Amino acid sequence: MVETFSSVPKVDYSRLRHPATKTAELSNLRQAVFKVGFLYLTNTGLEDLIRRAHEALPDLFALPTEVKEDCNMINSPSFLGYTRLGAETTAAKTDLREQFDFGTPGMTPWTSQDPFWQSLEGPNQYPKHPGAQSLVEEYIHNIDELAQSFVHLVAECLSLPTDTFDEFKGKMSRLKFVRYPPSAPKSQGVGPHKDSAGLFTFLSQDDSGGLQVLNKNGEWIDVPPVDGSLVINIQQGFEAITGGICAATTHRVIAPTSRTRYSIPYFLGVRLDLTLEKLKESAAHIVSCIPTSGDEKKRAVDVPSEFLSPLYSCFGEAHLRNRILSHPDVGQRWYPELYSRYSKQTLK
Ligand SMILES: O=C(O)CCC(=O)C(=O)O
Ligand SMILES: [Fe+2]
Repeated sequence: MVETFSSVPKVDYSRLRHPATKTAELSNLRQAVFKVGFLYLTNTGLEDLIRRAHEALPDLFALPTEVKEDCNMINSPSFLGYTRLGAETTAAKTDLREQFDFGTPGMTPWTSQDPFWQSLEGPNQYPKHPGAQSLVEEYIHNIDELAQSFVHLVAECLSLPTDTFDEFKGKMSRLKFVRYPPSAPKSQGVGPHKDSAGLFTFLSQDDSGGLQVLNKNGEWIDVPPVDGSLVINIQQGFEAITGGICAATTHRVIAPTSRTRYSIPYFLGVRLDLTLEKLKESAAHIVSCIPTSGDEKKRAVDVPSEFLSPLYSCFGEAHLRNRILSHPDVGQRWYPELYSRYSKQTLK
């Protein structure tokens, strides 16, 4: 039987920051990134902000339909804005959730001199609701600081120089406010997927449950709510950069049956202009520097990932493909030719 996991480990951020406990906690972090690809980060100092954000979500989603539709993602070639229930697809099935997507503020708009995939980075559409924009900006600012510090700690736990991954960071990260309404038993909240937009995801879930991760024996493991924690997982960008040694783990959400689930994922962006060729070079270097067993290095050779597919010129194109297929209405409106090409391709 393959070595696998049956629960998601906890890593204490305050212990990672304290000289007396740092070494022991880095070793915990290392196990989590090697063996699971998922962890709870506790004691982040963001508990109050996370609580305030969750308190704001019911009112935002209760806005009149026309107010939400005013900022529909269909207006945005950057896939930013509101997605109504039933408009999103994962693993070829409809997801039972509605959501607002936001990006790091201050992106310069796309011009015809830019590569086509650069239009993924663009301006936000905020719902007309007092406080929505300032909450999003405050949340992104603070969680991004934590995310940058976390990436440094991950480098340290892999015995790499602290700034190893800095050159891979993207300009725009993404924040989502998500609502899963009560649905029939065993409905798909979001179908099985690996996160594709970047390096790591920092998810704050409420206390409803429903999130599950797939272990290496093909069993779905619950990720039950842990008050005040963030659930962090490896995305396909980081998997590719580490040559697959730190693998992205498949996960899903089973829709709630008798209450509403709210969640707030933050997807730390990866630079879009990274080509497969350049990536192979840098990944080979990183892999050679990570002191780990031969087995882990062997596993690294052959990881199926849209970021590693020769079908796409760079991370930006791989990410654009993912957005187009997840939001087919937006994809068809802004990228009709790419939509018809990508929807015919299967990833090997
Ligand atoms: O809502 C959640 O708890 C998880 C969402 C998720 O996996 C995603 O949007 O990528
Ligand atoms: Fe996800």
